[in-house]
Amino acid sequence: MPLLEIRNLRVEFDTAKGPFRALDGVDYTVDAGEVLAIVGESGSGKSVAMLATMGLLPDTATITADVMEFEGRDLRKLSPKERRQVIGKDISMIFQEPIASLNPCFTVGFQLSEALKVHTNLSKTDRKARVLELMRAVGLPDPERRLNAFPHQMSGGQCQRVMIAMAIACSPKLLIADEPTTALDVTIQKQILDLLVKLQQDSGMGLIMITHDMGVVAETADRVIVQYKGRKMEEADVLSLFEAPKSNYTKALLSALPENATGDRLPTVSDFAGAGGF
Ligand SMILES: Nc1ncnc2c1ncn2[C@@H]1O[C@H](COP(=O)(O)OP(=O)(O)OP(=O)(O)O)[C@@H](O)[C@H]1O
Repeated sequence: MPLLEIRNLRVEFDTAKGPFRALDGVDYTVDAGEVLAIVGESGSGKSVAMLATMGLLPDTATITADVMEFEGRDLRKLSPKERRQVIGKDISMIFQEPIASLNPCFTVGFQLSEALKVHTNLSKTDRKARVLELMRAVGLPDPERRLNAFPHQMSGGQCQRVMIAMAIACSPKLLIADEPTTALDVTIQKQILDLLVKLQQDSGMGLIMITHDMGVVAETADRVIVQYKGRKMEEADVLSLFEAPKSNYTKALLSALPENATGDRLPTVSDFAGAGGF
């Protein structure tokens, strides 16, 4: 049984201009211990798919699916109490903007401790010990001192490490990382990706990496879903995808990588599209 199984997911938003179909019948599965990358340009529906899975879309979204299961349990039939157990504990998510995701008014130590308070019965002393353990696990130097730091006193990369610590605080079975390195300096991006992959390998959790960057896919993924305008263009293991891409859209994404440039101008994805798109 896959850890997460979603079949024929459709999401439609009610907008002022009428209904807008953001996702059109896409399947997602991920196993424990597996890294699935969902890749595609902005607007392809990557975030919407995972927010629908987490139950985090606004009321204007109509979500339908044939299957929507986590460990064989229908995510749509969970009671509010069961939902709190699964979402935020068994499945957790990190987002693109680490600084915006943290509360500026509280120290990082307090925020990490609160995350533990919601989902565990640990005493205050044990929570502090676990917070320090988590800060070490995500490579934050001098954790004792940093407990009392506010988010604005830390760099973007350090804030993302705090967010990762918060996301793994309750040992999730599945971590969804939505463009976790996009807002960071290039030099820090690789460190954060390496950290996520190390944590995933050490814990055996499933990891879904949402990205628009084929470089991130190559660094992290076992299996890849390529999305375009709310539809799945291709699904393949990472080696097959890079060595023998099947869809024209995947070929376009790969050709737009700087290392694959052949002419004096870097091609763009639209250079490969037909008159009606892909
Ligand atoms: N609340 C909403 N109401 C209406 N349309 C929405 C809403 N949220 C997302 N959309 C639309 O759904 C489409 C898919 O958005 P989504 O955020 O999933 O794209 P993405 O592939 O994750 O890209 P990005 O990397 O830019 O977030 C976009 O066209 C977006 O404008």
